[in-house]
Amino acid sequence: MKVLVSDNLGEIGIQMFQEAEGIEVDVKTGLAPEELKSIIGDYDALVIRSATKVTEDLLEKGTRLKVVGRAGIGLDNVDIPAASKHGVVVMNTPTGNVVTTAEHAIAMMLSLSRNIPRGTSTLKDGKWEKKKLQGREIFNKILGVIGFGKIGSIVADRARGLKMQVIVHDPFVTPERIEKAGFESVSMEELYKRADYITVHVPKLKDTLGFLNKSAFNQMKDGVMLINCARGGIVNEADLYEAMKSGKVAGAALDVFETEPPENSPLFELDNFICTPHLGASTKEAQTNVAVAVAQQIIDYLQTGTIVNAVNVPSVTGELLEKLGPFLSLGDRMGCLMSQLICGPLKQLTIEYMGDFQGMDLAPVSTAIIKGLLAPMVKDMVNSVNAPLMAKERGIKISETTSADAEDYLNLIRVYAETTEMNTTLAGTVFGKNDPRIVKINNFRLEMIPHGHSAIIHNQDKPGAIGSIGMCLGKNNINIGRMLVGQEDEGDRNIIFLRTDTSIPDSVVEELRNLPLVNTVIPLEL
Ligand SMILES: NC(=O)c1ccc[n+]([C@@H]2O[C@H](COP(=O)([O-])OP(=O)(O)OC[C@H]3O[C@@H](n4cnc5c(N)ncnc54)[C@H](O)[C@@H]3O)[C@@H](O)[C@H]2O)c1
Ligand SMILES: O=C(O)CC[C@@H](O)C(=O)O
Repeated sequence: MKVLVSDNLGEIGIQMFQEAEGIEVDVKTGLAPEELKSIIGDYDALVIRSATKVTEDLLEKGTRLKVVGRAGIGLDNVDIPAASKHGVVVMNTPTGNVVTTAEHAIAMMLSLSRNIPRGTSTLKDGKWEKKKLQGREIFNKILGVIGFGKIGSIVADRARGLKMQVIVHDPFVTPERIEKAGFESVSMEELYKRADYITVHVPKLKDTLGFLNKSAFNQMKDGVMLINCARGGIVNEADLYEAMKSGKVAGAALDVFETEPPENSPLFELDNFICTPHLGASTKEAQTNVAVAVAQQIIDYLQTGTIVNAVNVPSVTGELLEKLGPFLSLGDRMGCLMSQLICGPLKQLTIEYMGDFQGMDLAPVSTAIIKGLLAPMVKDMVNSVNAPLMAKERGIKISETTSADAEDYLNLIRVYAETTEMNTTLAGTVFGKNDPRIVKINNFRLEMIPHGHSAIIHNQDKPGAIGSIGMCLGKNNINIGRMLVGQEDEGDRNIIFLRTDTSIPDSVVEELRNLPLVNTVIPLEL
């Protein structure tokens, strides 16, 4: 088996590969994409950090490739759907660098407050700018932490040690959990209004891309200081520049950029802007942790087939996978659908296995449901190993029951989710050997193939409602592949399930929502 290490990996990881039986390792860093493409066909495994781009093109050339291992967390540089399509397992090492990155955010905050980078550079230039470089204390100041995951929660804890007042915003973590950890849970608006410092620790998602922008800065306290050690693009750099020029933002520290490396950023002109070249995870300790973890995971996979910390396949052995495969896929899709139907932080998830599951270990199916549920919130951070732990960390209570009665089906999985705002139930089954279906959403019976584009619409049960929905989609060139209409048990509302050939763009969703007889539209991507 041949392993290619294409980015800088801690020496200990290379040694582990060299010592592993039946494994050869090559280290070739800094290759141009074309060079990498020309050699990838010789390798069974690829080890990367953030520099190598694992694109569909590269995966196509990697005809022997079985696994890509990321020494670190973020997988923005890996085309995961393409890897799944090519049967390549993608693994990361989700915990090895979290302390180091949290410490970097704290270091950035202190450096900003005390002008340490400018003090260093001016002094080295022969200037003694003591008066100009007066700083500010962080003692008793309010730190707003956006994202209370692995890194955000460590930052909050360290800031508490520095006697700051910490307020936290994370819509996917229950306020009880944040309060139990000793912090105040606040809305985004309140965090903007109250924080003297804001540090962001969320993944880069559709919803978080550019979310610290002009409108966010306008809501912040005058003289706020910002820190981004998460991902480039979460802070809109052009808007940040304007906010710093106007004095609204008194200082900013970025470790990550919209484009890396950034070219001629106007932010570089500003004295109160400090930065590091994506150094969040760059300590000896963190690089040792992630190098050991990724090397061990890849060696285990190549030697025994064991899958750990994979983001695109469940961690189960071959024999079990054969039996449970269709249920794993159904569970993952049910979780993903549930995450799109609920709103508000999730408190309780109840999974009921009904009917013909006798003698099966269903834990991997529950994990697949939880992974499917968390993935839209935390992206590639969740995998089939860490999903239950992640749910626990978010204060989500999980319970499982089994019973013999599966209503009219041979087997039925029912998932019941309770958030702070609503309760939602889904039921799914596997027809034949490998044909997963969602058969119930709340009281609405349907038969939905859990893949592709669809939408759920609540509308008033009046003439013209369905016609207007069809017209709107037709006008926007969206073909309806399937439509099911049901009446709610009580009231005068219909529920419509639509399957479409293409996804429904946001503008068309808005158009549908504005139709006179339409109450709600939930677009779904599975
Ligand atoms: N600078 C670096 O070198 C470096 C190193 C490691 C990780 N990172 C990045 O740090 C970030 C956080 O990593 P982590 O391990 O703590 O992830 P995590 O998954 O443990 O936590 C992310 C948190 O963000 C929350 N979240 C999602 N959307 C949100 C929103 N709209 N508003 C508020 N909260 C939201 C999630 O609920 C979750 O609790 C990631 O972007 C990761 O890629 C950067
Ligand atoms: O490899 C790095 O240095 C960056 C790591 C970090 O961004 C991550 O996502 O783990």
